[in-house]
Amino acid sequence: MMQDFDLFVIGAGSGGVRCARIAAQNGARVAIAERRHWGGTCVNLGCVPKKLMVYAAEYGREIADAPSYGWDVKPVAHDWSTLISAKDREIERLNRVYVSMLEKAGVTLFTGDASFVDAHTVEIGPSELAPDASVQRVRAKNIVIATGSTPTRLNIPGAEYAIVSDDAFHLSDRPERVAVIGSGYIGIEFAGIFAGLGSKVDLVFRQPHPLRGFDNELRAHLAELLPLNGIKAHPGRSPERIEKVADGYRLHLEGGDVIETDCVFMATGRHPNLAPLKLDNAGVATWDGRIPAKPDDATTNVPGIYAIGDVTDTYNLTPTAIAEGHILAERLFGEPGREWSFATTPKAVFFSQPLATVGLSEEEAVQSHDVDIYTSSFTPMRQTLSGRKGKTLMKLVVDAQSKIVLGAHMIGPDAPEIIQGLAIAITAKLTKRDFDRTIGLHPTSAEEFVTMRSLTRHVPRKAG
Ligand SMILES: Cc1cc2nc3c(=O)[nH]c(=O)nc-3n(C[C@H](O)[C@H](O)[C@H](O)COP(=O)(O)OP(=O)(O)OC[C@H]3O[C@@H](n4cnc5c(N)ncnc54)[C@H](O)[C@@H]3O)c2cc1C
Ligand SMILES: NC(=O)c1ccc[n+]([C@@H]2O[C@H](COP(=O)([O-])OP(=O)(O)OC[C@H]3O[C@@H](n4cnc5c(N)ncnc54)[C@H](O)[C@@H]3O)[C@@H](O)[C@H]2O)c1
Repeated sequence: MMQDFDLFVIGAGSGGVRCARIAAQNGARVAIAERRHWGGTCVNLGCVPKKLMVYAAEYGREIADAPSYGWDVKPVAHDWSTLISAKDREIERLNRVYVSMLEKAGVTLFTGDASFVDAHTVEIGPSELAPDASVQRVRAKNIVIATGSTPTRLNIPGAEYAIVSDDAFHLSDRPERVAVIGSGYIGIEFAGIFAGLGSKVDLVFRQPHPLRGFDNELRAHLAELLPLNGIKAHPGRSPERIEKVADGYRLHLEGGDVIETDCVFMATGRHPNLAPLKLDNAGVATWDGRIPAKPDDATTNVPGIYAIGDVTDTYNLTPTAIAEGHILAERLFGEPGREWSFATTPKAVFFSQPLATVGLSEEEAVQSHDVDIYTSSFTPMRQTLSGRKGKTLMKLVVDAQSKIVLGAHMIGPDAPEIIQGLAIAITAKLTKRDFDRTIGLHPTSAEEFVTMRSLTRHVPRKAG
């Protein structure tokens, strides 16, 4: 007899695990299938191992600066394999935590590749995590597609020589020279990691400034920090082909320049995992390579089938995937308990210096508001004795009429930690007056956000 569930979740990543757990805790009979790694991208090939590697890079800078504070530091070297094996042990521990969390919640676990037989039947077959698994079929009243996304490789000659972020976590040695293509989140974060650990890094991107979509002033400031971190930027350039040569690779750029390197790293976006799902068998519609479902609704065109997280290609962040899973599980099996503010989702890029942002950029805000801009740029106190270069930039975007703070942006040490706090203020629609009447915490960088009193500029709403 085929097993029958109230909810079947395909994909045990950030969104799927939360959805399964909350549904089970609300009394539903829940199963989940995972084909590759319990905990999904964030835990195995994303946020967590990335952040551990960012820490590794930051230690190098701290050791370099320590003598200015009196430390007698002997010459030090970084051992890549120690870092990778320590990171792998931590990821294995987290894998087990995810499995036990699901089991404790009473969720039935299937290891394998799941696909649709029809709108209420799923088949689970062998996968890389369970190559010898026999094929099983289960039925479910509700099915959630939480299959995440996968790195996109550019279709250029020699693309097969490039690595993507999945590979970067398991390189046997740290390449001495790395050429990163793309200056989105992953390009910037890994350029910082490799440069911080001692590699010579080239960063190739099509725009004049990195991190398209972020506040332009922040992007310009980040562009200034790249060379200070030992990263050679190639703005306004596109890759043409990759050539293998005796001592590495040549990355040919359109227009003629060539970068000699040991490793070409494509950080050129991600696309939803749809291929093996056999969505046609269930009649689930896709659009532009994704399943179009709203974050606070998750419905697809087929009743009883839902999509959450990266597979919808909306926010593509872990906390939003978790929120989407939680909202859906509560809606289907519990009491919809709380409101969620997707519009004020904070974002961070863990470069050194890290940058973080919440709410509207100046360019977004002037589409609908007259805005007042407050900025502050300064050398953080930690860098005074060391003389390390690279200023912190903080920025508030304020609605000139209501004085509501529409956006807060920062690049500098601890920016993600600081902006997470400010995200509450922005979500609560607090005004510049509320910021001004808040007493600072001294001496911190964060206090600048409540002491920016002089208007930097007024920008009228964009006509049309
Ligand atoms: C290098 C990197 C760094 C990142 N850093 C951050 C960060 O610092 N902060 C942040 O918020 N976000 C970060 N992200 C993004 C974050 O990891 C994703 O947004 C998040 O993991 C999405 O969760 P999800 O549940 O939608 O999908 P995933 O976590 O990708 O989970 C989907 C799961 O489904 C499984 N699966 C797919 N198809 C099937 C199938 N047919 N059958 C069974 N299982 C299947 C996959 O194996 C996977 O485990 C990063 C991503 C990357 C790549
Ligand atoms: N700190 C974080 O929260 C974090 C970290 C890493 C990843 N992520 C998530 O993962 C997603 C994927 O990250 P990503 O950096 O791969 O994607 P991205 O969309 O942020 O950046 C992709 C980059 O590739 C470039 N690119 C795309 N097509 C190209 C082409 N044909 N030629 C040259 N360049 C090209 C883009 O211009 C851009 O610079 C992010 O959007 C984000 O949602 C989040």
